Amino acid sequence: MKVAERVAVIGAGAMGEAFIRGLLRGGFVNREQLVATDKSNERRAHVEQSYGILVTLDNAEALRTADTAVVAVKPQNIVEALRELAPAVEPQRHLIISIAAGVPTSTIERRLPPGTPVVRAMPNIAALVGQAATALCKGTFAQDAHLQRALGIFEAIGRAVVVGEALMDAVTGLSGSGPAYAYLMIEALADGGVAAGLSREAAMFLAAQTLAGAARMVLDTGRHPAELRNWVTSPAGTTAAGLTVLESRGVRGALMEAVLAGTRRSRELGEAGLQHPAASGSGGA
Ligand SMILES: NC(=O)C1=CN([C@@H]2O[C@H](COP(=O)(O)OP(=O)(O)OC[C@H]3O[C@@H](n4cnc5c(N)ncnc54)[C@H](O)[C@@H]3O)[C@@H](O)[C@H]2O)C=CC1
Ligand SMILES: O=C(O)[C@@H]1CCC=N1
Repeated sequence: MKVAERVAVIGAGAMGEAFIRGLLRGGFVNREQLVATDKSNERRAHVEQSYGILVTLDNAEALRTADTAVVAVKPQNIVEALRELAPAVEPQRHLIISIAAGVPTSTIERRLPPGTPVVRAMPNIAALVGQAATALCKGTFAQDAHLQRALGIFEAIGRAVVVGEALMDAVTGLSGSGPAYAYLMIEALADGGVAAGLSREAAMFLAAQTLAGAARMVLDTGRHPAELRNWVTSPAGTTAAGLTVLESRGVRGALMEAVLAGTRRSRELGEAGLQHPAASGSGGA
């Protein structure tokens, strides 16, 4: 879907930059349709030089030139960012999308003019290469048209699903943080390959392409991963030997615990004082 509007990316850190690159990369927006802000001089200079888009320190000024804002600051900075955006928000015109882990739509709505449409989303860093997995939900005042506008943006940087807001912390623990778990696995598999005699370069390529190919098969065939695993596992073969080690070391349980720990942490980030208007003074949690 084409994004035929102007998008303000508020906070051009790791995720804000992934957004900018992902949107430009697919040709879904041109440079003139993007504006970015950041508090850091270095980040502003980097984004301006790398992508040739308009960059400013002034969040309200950026929003006045845009229809949609993607707020990509840390949860600890969202109160400050919303305070800066609020004077420029026109509820009939603007859609405010937050990608902050844990922060509920109600917390965001309380800091913006009454009736402001808000969408909460959890993408992941693979936005950088147009392969993000995103889940999103709408706030109290967002209509279906706003959700469609947000979906257009997230489908430009990967694939997206709509979920109930109560599940957003679970999404954060799974697919928000998930790329980091995959990178750890790729690194460890490559280390194993090097230990077995492969060059570092060959091992890294083989490990990454193996995870990408395995994931592609799950997505394309719709088969259960256990069934696909059986296709790989020959009787008395190499895979059975490897799987025996992974199961005996509890890798399955460790991954499940990792997702649950991320889910709990997301909840904590949302609960750490952000809900209370009194916390709006200096960046909240
Ligand atoms: N890094 C990731 O893979 C993902 C991050 N997120 C969420 O995205 C948000 C950003 O995370 P990262 O990019 O990792 O953090 P980051 O620290 O790399 O980027 C945040 C940027 O916001 C800027 N900033 C702080 N206050 C600001 C303000 N008032 N106005 C404008 N800019 C301001 C900072 O200077 C920084 O460059 C977080 O809320 C996080 O939960 C969501 C999905 C994935
Ligand atoms: O680590 C974090 O808190 C953020 C949210 C999801 C991925 N990175």
